[in-house]
Amino acid sequence: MGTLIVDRVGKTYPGNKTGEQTVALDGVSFTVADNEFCALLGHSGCGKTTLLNLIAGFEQPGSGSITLDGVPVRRPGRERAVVFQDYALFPWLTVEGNIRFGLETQGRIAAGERQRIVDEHIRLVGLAGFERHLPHQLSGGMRQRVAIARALATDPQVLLLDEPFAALDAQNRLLMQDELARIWASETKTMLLVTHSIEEAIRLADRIVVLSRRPGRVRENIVVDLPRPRHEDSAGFIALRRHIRNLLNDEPADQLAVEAASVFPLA
Ligand SMILES: Nc1ncnc2c1ncn2[C@@H]1O[C@H](COP(=O)(O)OP(=O)(O)OP(=O)(O)O)[C@@H](O)[C@H]1O
Repeated sequence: MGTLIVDRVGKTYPGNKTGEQTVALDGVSFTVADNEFCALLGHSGCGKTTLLNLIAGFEQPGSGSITLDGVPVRRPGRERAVVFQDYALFPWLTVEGNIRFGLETQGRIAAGERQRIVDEHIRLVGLAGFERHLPHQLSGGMRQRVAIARALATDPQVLLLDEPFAALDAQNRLLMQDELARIWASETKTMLLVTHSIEEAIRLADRIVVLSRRPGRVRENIVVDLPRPRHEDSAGFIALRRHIRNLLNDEPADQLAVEAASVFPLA
């Protein structure tokens, strides 16, 4: 099981000595069904990572609640695994060692079974033959495969992915999106992907939650019923991309101007 309910979640960060508070999220509600692939989409700074951190249990919401199968999320837990943009691999551990690490922290799996799980996940992400490689001997896409395998090896109910392919070049990004689609189909996990790529969201997700600019609010909760695999030149893909672009561009520009002015203040 892995039904995630985000209910009227708000998050405000306190200001520093001179600055104002930052209202990152305001009244965000949506549900991700068991085994559903949901993408969280929005402009930079709209609160996507904040929301993912709350769901991961790294931080607490200021208001509202988050539950997984009815149980409130209050802290990190093994039923929710996170894949970060920068891979977060241990540089001194091999591919095998990195994947095994998460399992070792669980402590209750016999050594033989642990090795079987590691081998299975190395195969799942297409890294057979690279077991003894260290992270610096791998490409960015391969490192992200290790991070995905490490997260899945602990058999979480929900996989949370924070812009996992942002550091990859366009071609590798497409390749890894196909890989993730394949893995999701074979593993049937609930997945929540943070992205600012409209195309990535449409290619992968059953549901796209589009957030407004800060403070992040749900602009639209879109069910994507296009057949898979999804091709960018299909009429349905093009129409949905146009719709989401309009949604994102339709937002008041004054907020953008305020943000720009804070970064590039006028003399
Ligand atoms: N720990 C923090 N303390 C103070 N402000 C924060 C903190 N974390 C995030 N923020 C602010 O909250 C807002 C939302 O940030 P967040 O990183 O969630 O956005 P995002 O949509 O993930 O952006 P990006 O796509 O650029 O990664 C931003 O204005 C950010 O500066």
